[in-house]
Amino acid sequence: MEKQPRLLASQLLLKNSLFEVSLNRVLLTWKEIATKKKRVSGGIHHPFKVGTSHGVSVSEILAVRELDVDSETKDDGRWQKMPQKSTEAYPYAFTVSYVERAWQHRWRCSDVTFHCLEGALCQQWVQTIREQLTALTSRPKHLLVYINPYGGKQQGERIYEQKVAPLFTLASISTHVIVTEHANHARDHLRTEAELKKYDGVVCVGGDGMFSEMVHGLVSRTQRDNGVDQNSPEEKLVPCTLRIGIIPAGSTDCICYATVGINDPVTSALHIIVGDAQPMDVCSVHHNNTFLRYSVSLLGYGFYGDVLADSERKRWMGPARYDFSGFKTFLTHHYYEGTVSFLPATDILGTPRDKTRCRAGSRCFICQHNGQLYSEDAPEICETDTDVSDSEYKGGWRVIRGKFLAINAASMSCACPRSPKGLSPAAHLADGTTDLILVRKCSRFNFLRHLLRHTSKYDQFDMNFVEVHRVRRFRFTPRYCQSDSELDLRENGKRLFSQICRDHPACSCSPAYSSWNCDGEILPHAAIEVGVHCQLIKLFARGIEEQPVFEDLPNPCVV
Ligand SMILES: Nc1ncnc2c1ncn2[C@@H]1O[C@H](COP(=O)(O)OP(=O)(O)OP(=O)(O)O)[C@@H](O)[C@H]1O
Repeated sequence: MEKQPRLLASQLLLKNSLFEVSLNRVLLTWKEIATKKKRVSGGIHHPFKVGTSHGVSVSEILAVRELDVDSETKDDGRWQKMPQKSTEAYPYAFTVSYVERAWQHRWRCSDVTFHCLEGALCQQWVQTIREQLTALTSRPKHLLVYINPYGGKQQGERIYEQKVAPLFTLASISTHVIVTEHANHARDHLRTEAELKKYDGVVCVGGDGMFSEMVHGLVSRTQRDNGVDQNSPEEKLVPCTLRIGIIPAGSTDCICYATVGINDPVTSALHIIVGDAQPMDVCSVHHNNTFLRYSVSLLGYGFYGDVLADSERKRWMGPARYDFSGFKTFLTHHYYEGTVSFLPATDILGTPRDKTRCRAGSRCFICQHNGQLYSEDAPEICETDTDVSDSEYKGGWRVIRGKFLAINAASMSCACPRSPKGLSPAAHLADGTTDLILVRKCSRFNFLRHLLRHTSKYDQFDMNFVEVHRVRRFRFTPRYCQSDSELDLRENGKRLFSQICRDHPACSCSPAYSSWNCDGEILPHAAIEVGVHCQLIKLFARGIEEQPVFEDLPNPCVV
């Protein structure tokens, strides 16, 4: 790494020991040069620590402030008794707040206080560090915050006020806070009224449903402002410039897990403050040239659609409804006939079966490489032929007809506490593709084996009735056309008593249609067309920080 010129270096007192403190554009370091008593801080480890040398990256410094030593209190309101010796000999002090990594991807705000002999030196340190922080242009200064007071355990407002707002104040971020009054309040406000030019980002306090509102509001607004017609499935959408932050306060926080690695409000707030940026793909879902919804995680027809549709009717059961409906749907074992057509992503790095994981996504080599290809509009030609009788190629599109228990499209791994690997463990957040998983009709026992593999180390795709393809677009057409009246009935939430079983008139078999589960929302339309829009949005996140395994890549990924 290029050696950075020093901006400042002084001998300062820290907890009764003398330290050589040094600052350059990248790092603030402090190294003990004389101690009366050795102290080792336990528990949380420091970001960089070589012997008695400590360091913090300037990009992870949250704030710096002068300390009023005499008043024995810090300006963030927390009391701190100053050691007698320090205040006498070193009467001036400043505190640096920075990010410290804790357990399981958690981040915490830590403070270190240095004491100086002279007031001028103390001010010089504060001013120089502040100048470095001001130079970090990716940090937000003004945020628009939406709080869902009814998400999860209805703690959204408390979580924001107690855990997040003090950190934003510490980092001098100004906020405009809106507590939502009804469903889709945030989406509609973002789409129409919000004065977006005033802000550097938007933040939601809630679960995946709130995040989906932010995506719909922001993407729709961006297309409208740029004159793009969302109803055209072929239209290339304009990426959103504002980043979205998620403060997790819902019952499902899957997007937060996938992009930060943990659903912890303080960690998410710190990622926002340091100005992280994680690009993310968004799928657009259309029916008959009409835009239906955007999806960022899972689109599931058959099993996952049926589980959601059934669980919605059992909301009174609370979270237990998912287990109940899952078990019931498994027992009913319905399959659905139809045709899946898809455009394989042929020219990219990575496959759904490799060992590579999307880690620290904004710097993920696969996301970077494939994102670059997408922006260059690489041609999608697939010349190969196939001898499988129910599968064929048409103009680069592959067409598969069959009876399916489940058709799932995972745009990210969809890992969550219940399924730590996720539906597609090797899916990437920002590579411009989605993993299309087709589970054909099989015995209940085999389907159970497949489902159980999501929770074990075994490969859930290594079964002859399961196939997985990394695709850029796909369509599904059920075997029988859905009439407008059926759609109306489903859209209006009424039960379809007369299931249409045209090839089994006795009606003791599978219904003709399932619903699509679109990121936890039901789409009543069976026939849909889906396109992936590469890196359409950006989050205040950096992906999961872990050393990835790069067995299948030609070059190691720099993370
Ligand atoms: N003030 C409000 N009143 C009622 N519903 C709201 C309000 N604000 C937002 N919503 C809706 O509540 C739904 C659930 O919110 P959220 O995702 O924050 O919590 P959640 O507990 O994780 O929900 P779920 O588990 O149902 O996804 C969202 O779809 C959102 O549209």
